Amino acid sequence: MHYQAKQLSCKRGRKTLFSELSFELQAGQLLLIEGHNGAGKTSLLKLLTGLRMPEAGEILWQSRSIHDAHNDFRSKLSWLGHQNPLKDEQSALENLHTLSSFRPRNSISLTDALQEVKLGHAKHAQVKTFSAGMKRRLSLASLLVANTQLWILDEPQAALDKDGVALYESLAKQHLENDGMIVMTSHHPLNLPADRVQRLALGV
Ligand SMILES: Nc1ncnc2c1ncn2[C@@H]1O[C@H](COP(=O)(O)OP(=O)(O)OP(=O)(O)O)[C@@H](O)[C@H]1O
Repeated sequence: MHYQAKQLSCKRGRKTLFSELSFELQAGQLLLIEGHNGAGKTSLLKLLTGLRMPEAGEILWQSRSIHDAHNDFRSKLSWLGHQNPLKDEQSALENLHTLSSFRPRNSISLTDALQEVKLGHAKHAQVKTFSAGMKRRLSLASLLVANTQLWILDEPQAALDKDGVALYESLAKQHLENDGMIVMTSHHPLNLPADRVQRLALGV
């Protein structure tokens, strides 16, 4: 597996956020994007998911442009933005069922995925009764049920308590050990084996 960005440029309004940005990621590796508020981390992730087009440069999945290989690329991708992709009026289980219907499934059951993120006790509760950290845990459960190689995650640790952060790190470690790839942003320390992590600093 191979995921690559070549010479990317991104503008928002009249401001150039970054230019000539390149990286290459192999199976089992994580790209950690760091930078101050407003540096362009979320904007970069949106380019990398294909949600926005770069001003210049290209993004390749298995040596093909993600825009040419759109269907193949989308089926390999789990994208988690700043906002949790959840419906307040639905239960945890119903939300997970909806989220899992968009992507190839892993063999883990929805109930077991909720247990993994320590939400087994709340599986029938409506999401509107959840704390911010519980919503983030539920979003993380959607990564477990999807059989996707590439996770692109905008601040996955946001709102998580200490145990939640450790839980996220263990999910990420497992995914990398299974030859998955992760691109993520963070304002927090990340406790993962250094040989699996590439760092990319924006706005320096
Ligand atoms: N729709 C928009 N139109 C114009 N400028 C925008 C728009 N969205 C974001 N920007 C600007 O682009 C810049 C980068 O925003 P972005 O959300 O990518 O930063 P970030 O590094 O993810 O920040 P944070 O750490 O606060 O999440 C900011 O200066 C922001 O004001």
